Amino acid sequence: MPLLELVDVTKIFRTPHGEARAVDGITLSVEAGETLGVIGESGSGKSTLGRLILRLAEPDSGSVVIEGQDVLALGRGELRRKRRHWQIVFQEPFASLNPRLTIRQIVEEPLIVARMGDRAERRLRVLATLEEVGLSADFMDRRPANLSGGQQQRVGIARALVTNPSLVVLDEPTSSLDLTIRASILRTLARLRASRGLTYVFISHDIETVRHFCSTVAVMHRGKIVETGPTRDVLMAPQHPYTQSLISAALPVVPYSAVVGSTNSRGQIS
Ligand SMILES: Nc1ncnc2c1ncn2[C@@H]1O[C@H](COP(=O)(O)OP(=O)(O)OP(=O)(O)O)[C@@H](O)[C@H]1O
Repeated sequence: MPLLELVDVTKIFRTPHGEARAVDGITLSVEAGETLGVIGESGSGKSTLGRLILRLAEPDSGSVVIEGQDVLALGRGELRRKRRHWQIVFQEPFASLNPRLTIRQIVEEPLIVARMGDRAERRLRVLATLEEVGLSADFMDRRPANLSGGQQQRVGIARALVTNPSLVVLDEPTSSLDLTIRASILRTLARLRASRGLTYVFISHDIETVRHFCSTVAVMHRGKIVETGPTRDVLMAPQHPYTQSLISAALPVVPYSAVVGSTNSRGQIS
């Protein structure tokens, strides 16, 4: 049984200027341990798809099943409890972190919502998760504005992982960061995937990142998946003209392997 299964999912935004079929009849499945890359140009519906998977947006039709659970059948309370298993990391770390809270409060919040552990247990868990993403205990009492972009995104990752989820949607988690920071965050995400056996849906417009990070890929164009399969096959021998044009438009800047393939320390930042 796949960990995630979408069948014929559609989301239409109705605006004064007309209808946008942001996600248009998407069917896909993701196996446990797989990293599915979702690529496509801006406006192709990637973020909407990510939100629909986690029911952060309601589809107009279709079904979403995660770990055998029909997500759209869940009531409010059930959904809140289930959320701990399915998390998201957003593109803009600073915008997604409450500036008034300390890092400790931000990372602890999902534990409180999921009613996990007492105060002491939650504190230990926050500490351990921060350490896992490469942040020392010194960060606990700081606020987002005092952190670099990369550190802020590590907090975003810790917040997503603290409840020990099985599925994580990564919505362009490194797009707002510069190249070396990007590589270091990707290394952390890859390490966590291996150590925790995570399943990722990785939304990106960067083909080179997807090539190295994702086992399978789905190419989105105008709300539809036009091509999907093992990353290597799709990117080496794209069948759909849209995929072909995406690949030829992607100019190699710095080879990903030149940045990522080097050192691999524990990534501790203090
Ligand atoms: N809340 C909304 N209201 C109206 N239209 C929306 C809304 N959210 C998204 N859309 C429209 O849906 C389409 C898909 O948007 P979406 O953000 O999912 O694409 P994307 O591929 O993630 O783009 P980007 O890479 O720029 O984030 C676009 O036409 C967008 O304008």
